[in-house]
Amino acid sequence: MTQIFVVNSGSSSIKYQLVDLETEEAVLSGILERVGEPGSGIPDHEAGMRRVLETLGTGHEITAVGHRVVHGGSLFSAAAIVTDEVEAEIAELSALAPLHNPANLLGIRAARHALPTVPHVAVFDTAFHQTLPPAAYTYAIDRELAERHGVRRYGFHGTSHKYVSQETARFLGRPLTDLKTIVLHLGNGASVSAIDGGVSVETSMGMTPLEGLVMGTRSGDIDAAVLIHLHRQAGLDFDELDTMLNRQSGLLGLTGNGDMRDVQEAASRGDEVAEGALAVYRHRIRRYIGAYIAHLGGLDALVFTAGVGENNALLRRRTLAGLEFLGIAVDVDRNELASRKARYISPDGAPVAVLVIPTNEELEIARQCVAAIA
Ligand SMILES: Nc1ncnc2c1ncn2[C@@H]1O[C@H](COP(=O)(O)OP(=O)(O)O)[C@@H](O)[C@H]1O
Ligand SMILES: CC(=O)OP(=O)(O)O
Ligand SMILES: [Mg+2]
Repeated sequence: MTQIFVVNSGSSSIKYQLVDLETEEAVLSGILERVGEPGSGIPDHEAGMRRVLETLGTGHEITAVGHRVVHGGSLFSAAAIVTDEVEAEIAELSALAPLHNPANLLGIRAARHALPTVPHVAVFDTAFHQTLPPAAYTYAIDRELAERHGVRRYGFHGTSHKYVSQETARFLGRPLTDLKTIVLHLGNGASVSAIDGGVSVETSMGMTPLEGLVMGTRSGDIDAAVLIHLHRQAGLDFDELDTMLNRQSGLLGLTGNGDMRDVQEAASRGDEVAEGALAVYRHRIRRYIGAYIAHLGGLDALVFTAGVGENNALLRRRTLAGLEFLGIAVDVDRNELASRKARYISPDGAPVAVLVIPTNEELEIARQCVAAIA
């Protein structure tokens, strides 16, 4: 029996799942929220991890622990067994992902301390995108300065993009190596990737998970000179700009609410501010679809996944409206069908298979974890 304990330590939460790889089902799962907040009873990640392991109990045989790590820089193109050296490298990459890596690292340290006899594996969001060609990952700034400071595009949500592109091939019954696919991972964080024959060739997030699509609280693409302007004209310092772009922008900045369900509901009631925000959200996605079809030189499958992508049928339909000339069409009834399973939303015989495929980052982490320790 192979059971992998999967841990996703966020800045304020710890999500966990015990995945049985024979059935590919979660034996148990849970989430600890408000870690580190006063009054929550969970002062830090060490304490949080102790709580998680108490919940897990001693009745389970754990083969290994898989940890989600957001930033692996250029060092990691695959999952890695955690050693003190790997921990040090993750710590070094914290400068590139200050919101994510420190929390990931705290989770790893606490779990290694509590479960010292099993292997721990770091599974990186960036790994799947290490195949991006230089033309896609290079920012057009001073080359030496960029190299010295690790400034390039890395891409994120790779675990999800990889899993969903594999599931796409399985669902279509076609070899992954034959498929040109665009995956729209629309969650709280959101990114899109172009996958050619199973290989990530372009993705919308950059050096950090800020670039690209409009997200719950992140702006996505913005003219970098806006920051300079706001620094000079509005007196915002860099910490304030960081907070604004990462935590107070996106749907939250545009409407006062960062949760897609609420924004969609308001728009459906006729709220023009909410509808305007959704128009920006859809417009940005369409820009990437067009660009990525050009990069791929064609398209076999367009796939929606994650919280918004899996659940918001109206947004899917309106985002793709008018793209029939590209072979992209939505069947209204199929699109409306609420289901937890992979499914077509395009009509039979359409040139592009438009699909909804639920992501499962925990299962993919468990699989990569097993591959790493094999
Ligand atoms: N039924 C739904 N309809 C519309 N949006 C939904 C629905 N369920 C979840 N969402 C949206 O999905 C987003 C969260 O996606 P999720 O993939 O869970 O994000 P994360 O993993 O980044 O926390 C939120 O904006 C939420 O409103
Ligand atoms: C990398 C990233 O944006 O992750 P999340 O969507 O979990 O915030
Ligand atoms: Mg997510």
